Amino acid sequence: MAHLEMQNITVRFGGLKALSELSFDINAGEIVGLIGPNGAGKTTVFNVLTGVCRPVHGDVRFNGESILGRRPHEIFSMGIARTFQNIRLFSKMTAAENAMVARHCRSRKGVVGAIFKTPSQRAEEAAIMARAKTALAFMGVDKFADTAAENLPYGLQRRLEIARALASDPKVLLLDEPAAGMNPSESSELMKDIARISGLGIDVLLVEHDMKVVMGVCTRIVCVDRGVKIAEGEPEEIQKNPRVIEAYLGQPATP
Ligand SMILES: Nc1ncnc2c1ncn2[C@@H]1O[C@H](COP(=O)(O)OP(=O)(O)OP(=O)(O)O)[C@@H](O)[C@H]1O
Repeated sequence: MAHLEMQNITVRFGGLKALSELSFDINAGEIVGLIGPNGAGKTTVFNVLTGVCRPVHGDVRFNGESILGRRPHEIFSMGIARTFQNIRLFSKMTAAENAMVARHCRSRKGVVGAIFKTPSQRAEEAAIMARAKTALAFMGVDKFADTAAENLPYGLQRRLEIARALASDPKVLLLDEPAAGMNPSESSELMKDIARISGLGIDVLLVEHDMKVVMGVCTRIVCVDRGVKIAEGEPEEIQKNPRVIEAYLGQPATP
């Protein structure tokens, strides 16, 4: 059974069909790339999968269960985490605090425990801190644990965003243009990181304009154009698919 399924999803913004009957799956152990020209609907797919955007038609299933209509925080708690095209860290908070916020979604203590700091509350805080630090270490930003996010260089902020998502122990990680603004050595590190994340047993959906990253790390690629799936397959097939080339170049692949 597919881990995460988009089934015939249609999203409208007024007169515009941002997604049109779009279907694709993410199976356990996969790194799926979602590509397409600007405005193709890639971010809208993320917004549907995370409960931010409600489709007018279709279903989203996670482990066989429909998650349509669930609130974003519920979906996050179920194990679907994301990063954003434009970094969305809590800029004044430290790297560790940013990662701890994500981990709090798994907190079992209620308001009373939080106010009175019961021993079990303190123990849970320590566990949250420990998990946050492990996630920071995994992404190589643990030595900046006490640095405010806004004081980190851009490339490290991107890594911290991924660390924060990982701290929630996701089953599926949605990465929205993680290589944007990275230099070639940072993006090549990122490719290794994505493979390591997959090695943790986390399925990955990657939206990325840097084709070297997409082709280098994805096991399967879905290409959308104007909200419609135009191709799906392994990187080698996608690279030579005429419809994909046409969508990117805006002209037929053959003269
Ligand atoms: N909230 C919204 N209201 C109206 N139109 C929207 C909204 N969000 C997206 N759109 C439109 O839906 C279409 C798909 O947008 P989306 O951001 O999903 O594309 P994208 O593939 O992520 O593009 P990019 O690569 O430029 O980030 C675009 O035409 C966009 O202008």
